[in-house]
Amino acid sequence: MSSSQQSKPSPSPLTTNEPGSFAAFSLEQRLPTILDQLIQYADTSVVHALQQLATEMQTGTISALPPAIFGTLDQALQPYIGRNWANMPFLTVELYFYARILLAFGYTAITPIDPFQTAKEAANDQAIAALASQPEYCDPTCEIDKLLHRAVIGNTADLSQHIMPTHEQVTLLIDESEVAKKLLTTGMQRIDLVFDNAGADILTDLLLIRRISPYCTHIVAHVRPYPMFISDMTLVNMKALLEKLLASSIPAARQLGQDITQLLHQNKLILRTSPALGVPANFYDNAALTQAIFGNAELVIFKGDLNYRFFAGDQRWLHTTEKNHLLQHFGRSALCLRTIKSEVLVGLTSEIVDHTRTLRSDWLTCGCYGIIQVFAQ
Ligand SMILES: O=P(O)(O)OC[C@H]1O[C@](O)(CO)[C@@H](O)[C@@H]1O
Repeated sequence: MSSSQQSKPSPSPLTTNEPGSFAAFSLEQRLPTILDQLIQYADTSVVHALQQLATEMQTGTISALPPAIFGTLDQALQPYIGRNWANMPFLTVELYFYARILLAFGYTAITPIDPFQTAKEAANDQAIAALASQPEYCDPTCEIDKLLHRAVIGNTADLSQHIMPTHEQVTLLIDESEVAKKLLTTGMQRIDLVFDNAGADILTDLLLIRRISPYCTHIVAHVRPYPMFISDMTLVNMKALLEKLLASSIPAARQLGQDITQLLHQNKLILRTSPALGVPANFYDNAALTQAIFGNAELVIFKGDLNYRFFAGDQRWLHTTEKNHLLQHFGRSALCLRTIKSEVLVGLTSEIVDHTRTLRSDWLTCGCYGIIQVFAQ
């Protein structure tokens, strides 16, 4: 990493007041569409609160969240109270949006209502059924690099998307799967994996966890502390998924459920809910937060787009930023498996950026491009 990069200030955050940005598009179109879909099926008691939120998003301002229900999200929001939605950091306003949806449904720490549970369970059912036709990936000896590629394809399963590419449409812009395979099999004490979506996403992650488990002492897998971004897995969703796998009539699904359950019983796999994954934190330059969440893990696998934004900071990086700039305070290696759905991306060559941009102007948000990217200590 050049000395000039060490001294450079962090890039500005993605915000909703950048005309033509994905953040602005999300506020104007994507998030209202998600609200409309919820309003269609919500009980009358909830519809009014959702409609009020829809109006607020367009003409209103940010209001305070109740304390402690969403970790420290209410504190993170403090500086923005009274601001227009169209003048907010992107990640902060998205997390606020989903917290407000949960409040509209009556979510509290005691009544953790998940308005997205039905959608996630349907996605899990569909992905479990699909295992019957994926014997190569369900083979416990499947090549690790094959599972890494499959994991990126699994990440297209994000229900918050305005478009969802088919897996044939995904092209890898960065494929460091060989480097990743060496890293995963060096015999680490602890590897962490931050889960993302239900459906094909989580199943490809469980297949990968089973495959790498013999090479490390512990795997700590993190789920979201509360429902968000429609598809994101919580502990409740994970427990329901494991029960479905164990009860499945599909031998490969049942075997996966048994193997994961055994890893949990042996304490080789630990499931954890991390409050930091529900606030607009970034890990790359917050050593204290990273240490608090990932402890002595030698490697953290960030799955999906949102987790990339948590790792790299929801900032307008030059896409040619030397990637190991993100390791200055991270204190361990990272492996990012993602289909790209937002404008946060580092470590590309200018040739790849220029070429891909000519192929699709929306290359950063269409979900048709993926990365297997290693940030090695
Ligand atoms: O499920 P994933 O891969 O984290 O994608 C979620 C991402 O998609 C978006 O909802 C749209 O780009 C982002 O706001 C969010 O980071």
